[in-house]
Amino acid sequence: MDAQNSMLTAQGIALSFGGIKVLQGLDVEFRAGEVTGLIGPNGAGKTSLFNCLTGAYRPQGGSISFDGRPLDGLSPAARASRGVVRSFQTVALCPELTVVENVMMGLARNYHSGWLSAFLPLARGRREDREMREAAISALASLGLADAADLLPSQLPPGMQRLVEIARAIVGKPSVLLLDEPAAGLNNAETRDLTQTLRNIASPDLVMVIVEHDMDLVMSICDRIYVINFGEVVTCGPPQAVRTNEDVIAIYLGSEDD
Ligand SMILES: Nc1ncnc2c1ncn2[C@@H]1O[C@H](COP(=O)(O)OP(=O)(O)OP(=O)(O)O)[C@@H](O)[C@H]1O
Repeated sequence: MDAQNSMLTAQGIALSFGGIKVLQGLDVEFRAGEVTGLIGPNGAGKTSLFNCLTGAYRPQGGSISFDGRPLDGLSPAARASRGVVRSFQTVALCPELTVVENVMMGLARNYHSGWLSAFLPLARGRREDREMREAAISALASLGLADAADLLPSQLPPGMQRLVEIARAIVGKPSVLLLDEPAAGLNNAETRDLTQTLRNIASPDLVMVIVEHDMDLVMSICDRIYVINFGEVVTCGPPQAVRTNEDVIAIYLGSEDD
């Protein structure tokens, strides 16, 4: 597939709960080879948009497509099969499983019998277990975490737990990676490491979208940034243009600087 054509688009997305309009005819375009930021005040609708993109929420209006093929109506699992994966705002690792086993769960869509069979004493399960483990270790190694493979998540500091989640998201080589506040709860040093890690993950074949409140991270890593407020796009552009946009300063960055 031509990477230049890889694009996740959402057009006219309208989402409401009861009478509350959360997304109001929102248009976005996320391109492969770019890191796109999605910023805006609390409650602007950023996570809701991610939920629409992954199929967790069904918007009442609009259409979402990847590479020109509509995703509307597909379940979250079917969208994951098309390579659309996400991470969550709060660390969501399985506490009973080791780090490598958590990462293996990210491979469910790549194997016929799923990650669970890898833990069953069947011949195919054993073969898949070996392959999945190798892939998971390789993903962990790419993030400098190979030594943590057999630990439990609780034995790692928050920054490394975040990286384990990212390893789980990238192990299946996604086409679209949606990261929801990856720096939440991290200290400055951990955020710096994360920023570098995300730079390393970016590739010409990958659509990467980051929802994040840490402006240093967003400004330093993103090629383009969408600013949304009250479920509408306020502006979209390169970091410098967004940083100096008067509307953005008024609604968001201005309040950050206060
Ligand atoms: N399942 C739901 N039921 C009812 N209201 C919801 C639901 N999901 C989101 N909302 C509402 O939609 C609005 C947008 O929420 P959302 O989490 O998308 O904002 P956000 O921009 O991600 O905010 P934050 O930066 O604080 O995470 C909020 O008013 C929220 O209460």
